[in-house]
Amino acid sequence: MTEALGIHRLRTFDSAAEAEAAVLAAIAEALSAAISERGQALWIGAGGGTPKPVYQQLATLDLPWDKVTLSQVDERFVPVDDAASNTKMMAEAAAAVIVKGMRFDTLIRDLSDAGLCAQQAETLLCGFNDGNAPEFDLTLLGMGPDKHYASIFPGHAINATVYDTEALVLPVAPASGGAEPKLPRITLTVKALNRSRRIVLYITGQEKRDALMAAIANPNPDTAPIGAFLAQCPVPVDIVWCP
Ligand SMILES: O=C1O[C@H](COP(=O)(O)O)[C@@H](O)[C@H](O)[C@H]1O
Repeated sequence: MTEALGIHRLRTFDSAAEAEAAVLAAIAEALSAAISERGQALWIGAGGGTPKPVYQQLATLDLPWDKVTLSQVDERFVPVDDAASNTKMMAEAAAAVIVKGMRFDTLIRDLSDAGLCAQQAETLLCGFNDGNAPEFDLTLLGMGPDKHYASIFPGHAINATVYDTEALVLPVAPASGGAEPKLPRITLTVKALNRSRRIVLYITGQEKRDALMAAIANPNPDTAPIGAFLAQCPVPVDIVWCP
């Protein structure tokens, strides 16, 4: 079933296997088109648990993986072998296509200072476009039940600047009082995410669907970051959901 949500669409699947197949098909289409048109493909992916099975199934796609580069939507500011690291999850889950030649670049460039790391990650991403802001052939986005996307959390000071900043990557300070995020993080900004030719938002479970619908109905950046992102996003977002 497909529902229109303004310029965006919500596709509902009965099972995770079907939803993952839909996400994989979107990845294959975006990366193939980029390779045909520009000889290479650049995409960025979410961390967390939801997209892991998608990364694990990338090797089922018949693509020239040596022409593909994957980087990240966001990252926890931890060593890349830490259990909380999105890099660790992605590198392990996508190992079969990394072996086939896909380049995987973590946003973690320097662990001494998150601000410096964000600047270095921005330089890395601009390196894919001759030093200019990159264009992503595909962004695979996720969302938390608290309505956060990338590392842009409700109630966080970053919401006051992340929609207007010219920066492409920002450090995210941990929240106080036990709120999320508990760890310092690095996140792509709205300006960076908007520079995607195609965006897939993959979410699962009734709690996240309800949170998404509430966020779309009241897209306040401070209480419902994903709603604020969708409200301003110039790219039609393909939202894939299963129970
Ligand atoms: O912290 C994060 O959470 C979100 C959602 O993760 P999930 O485990 O609920 O799928 C993820 O999109 C983001 O990249 C990650 O850093």
